Amino acid sequence: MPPLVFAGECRNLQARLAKCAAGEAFLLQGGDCAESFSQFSANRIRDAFRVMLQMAVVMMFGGGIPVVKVGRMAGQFAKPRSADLETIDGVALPSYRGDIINGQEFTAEARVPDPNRMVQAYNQSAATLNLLRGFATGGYAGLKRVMKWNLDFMAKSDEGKAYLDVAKRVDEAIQFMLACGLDYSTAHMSETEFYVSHECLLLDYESALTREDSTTGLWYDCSGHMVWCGERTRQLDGAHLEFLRGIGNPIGVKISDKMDPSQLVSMIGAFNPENTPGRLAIVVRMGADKLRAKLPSLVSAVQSAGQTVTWVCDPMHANTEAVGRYKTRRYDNIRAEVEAFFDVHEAEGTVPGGIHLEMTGDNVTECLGGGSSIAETDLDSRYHTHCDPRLNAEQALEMSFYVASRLRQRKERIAAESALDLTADVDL
Ligand SMILES: O=C[C@H](O)[C@H](O)COP(=O)(O)O
Ligand SMILES: C=C(OP(=O)(O)O)C(=O)O
Ligand SMILES: [Mn+2]
Repeated sequence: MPPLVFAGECRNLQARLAKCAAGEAFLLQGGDCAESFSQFSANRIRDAFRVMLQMAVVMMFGGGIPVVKVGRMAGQFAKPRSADLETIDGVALPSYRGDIINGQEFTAEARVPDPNRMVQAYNQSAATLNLLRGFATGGYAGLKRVMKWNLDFMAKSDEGKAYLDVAKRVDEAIQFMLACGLDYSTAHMSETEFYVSHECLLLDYESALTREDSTTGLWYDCSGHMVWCGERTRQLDGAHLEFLRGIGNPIGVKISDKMDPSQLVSMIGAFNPENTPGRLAIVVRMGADKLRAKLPSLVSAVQSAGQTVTWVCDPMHANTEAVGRYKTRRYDNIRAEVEAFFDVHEAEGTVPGGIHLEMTGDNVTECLGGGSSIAETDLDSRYHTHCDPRLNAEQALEMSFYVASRLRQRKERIAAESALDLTADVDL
């Protein structure tokens, strides 16, 4: 099968991620926990894309820096599980491992791994990426349409209204720039860059799509622009690290509070021996309290070792809890982890480079709280995820307003510090 992405695109993303590492851009990575065959539709892809555009506008306008958009899309099918078996009413079956491996239905037949699923996942990824490319470059994502991206069901919500306020201001700024002679036909105004990523878990699939790039002679995993190593498969002597260190794509590694500073430094050295900026994102997922306790020593060890990484916050995976038969997450805990992430980087003088969210453009009821106050009794109504609970469009947009406020604070603090430096010069 042909590759899904081209190596040059992976290098462009790596350059963008290097900007995120330096604090000159910010990564927004988001999408389903698990893409599925049954929920595959053009409208769902459009709505996920659209809410990411909205979030990016909020963060760019509020935070004043470019936002690099990377979907957990077009390949996010394989799931690592905590337990090999799932037991319901005394019946134990092999766990669901994502649509690329077996089926979610609780039957013995569905849970048998089927390699043909890899072909279906490839085809769905190709179709998804094709549509995303169309949206990104065909006019849909042009900034003139900023007012039109609000999702219908959001029109009456607080977040939807807050978005429209921002969008109006962006629109006014564009009208002003057009009056000044800005050329709307440039790619900056009429197109956007959108990349795709997924967890590099199923090595049979990933290696089948790994090809030698004829222009550089390097190997690229052409199943997506960026791939990451999960918390459960990041052993220094493991197959996943061995595979990932051989490919040229930008990569991520998830780390929980189990990671210690010297192990992190060795791992970064193994993944990125040349210390190339943008090559490696460290995706931190430990929960607000543990993050406040553990991240400072991790960040300072990496600093002392002179290693450049893009620090990314995944506020989802350490905040999962069970409510009845549902896995859920509380918006307040998610937000608290993002807050802790920004606070620690501020205290350490390091760069918060991005955020990694499980989210959807749909109006689901999977995570609790947020402005729309999803309650435990609401979980039953629209709980559609195949694996972990996602922020719905409104909760995701709400999070982007919080991130924007922190990016703005950071920018203002840096500007104030350099103004002080200037004053010091004048005094001299
Ligand atoms: O998304 C990721 C993992 O598959 C998930 O968090 C693990 O969930 P589990 O503990 O239900 O296996
Ligand atoms: C499994 C995931 O994350 P982690 O490896 O951090 O648990 C995930 O991102 O869906
Ligand atoms: Mn997940």
